[in-house]
Amino acid sequence: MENQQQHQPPKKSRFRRVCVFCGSSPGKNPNYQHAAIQLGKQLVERNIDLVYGGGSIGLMGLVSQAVHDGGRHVLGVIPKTLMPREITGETVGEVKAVSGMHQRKAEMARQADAFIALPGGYGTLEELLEVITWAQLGIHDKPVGLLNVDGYYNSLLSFIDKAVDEGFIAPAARHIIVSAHTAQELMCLLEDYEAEHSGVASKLSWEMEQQLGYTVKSEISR
Ligand SMILES: C/C(=C\CNc1ncnc2c1ncn2[C@@H]1O[C@H](COP(=O)(O)O)[C@@H](O)[C@H]1O)CO
Repeated sequence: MENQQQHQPPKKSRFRRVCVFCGSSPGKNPNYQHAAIQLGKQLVERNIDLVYGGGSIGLMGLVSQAVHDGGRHVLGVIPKTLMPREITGETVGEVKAVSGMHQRKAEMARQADAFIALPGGYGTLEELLEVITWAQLGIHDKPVGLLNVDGYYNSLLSFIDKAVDEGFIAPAARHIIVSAHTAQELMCLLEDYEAEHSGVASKLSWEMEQQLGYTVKSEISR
């Protein structure tokens, strides 16, 4: 059975590279670690490369190792300040050094065709909410998936539903987040996802914001 699965042709995907946000810690529930490995294997099975925050710590290390072991390309984007191995550990595959946390998020977003969040803490939430906000504004129309392992994100999803009920999030923008309990189910949903929201900012203004961000940074540092 194992061998039969190994010889199955890879599933075709619309994505070339997916960005994964996830805990720099492994979490207490072993199912979080299992899900990180399963997600890595799903990417491999679909011939998808990975971009992530770099390093080998926590769930970040597990998903990147699984993708690397499966023979797909792994790109870790690391701010120079987090480069020392004692902070983030060894990165498998390619490492891209950037000047800061903002540049890291912009670079990960630029490199990816879709985003997936596994369980994580503040860093993961911040990255997830930013790409959702960018989707809401129409800065990108890349799918955003939430791997809701053992209901880890139930309270976040309830909060978002409340924000819709209370008139702070448009019902159309609620559909930006695609959630599922398993990596396989999530990948299937993301493959079928079509952006429904109507953005207010164009991709052109996003490119300009990117350029402005770098210009402002270099002027500040002078
Ligand atoms: C502060 C801690 C560890 C710092 N090490 C990190 N190394 C690489 N990437 C990181 C690190 N911390 C945050 N990130 C990014 O945010 C996400 C993980 O953050 P979380 O708070 O653990 O959810 C991840 O996607 C990275 O891009 C000690 O924890």
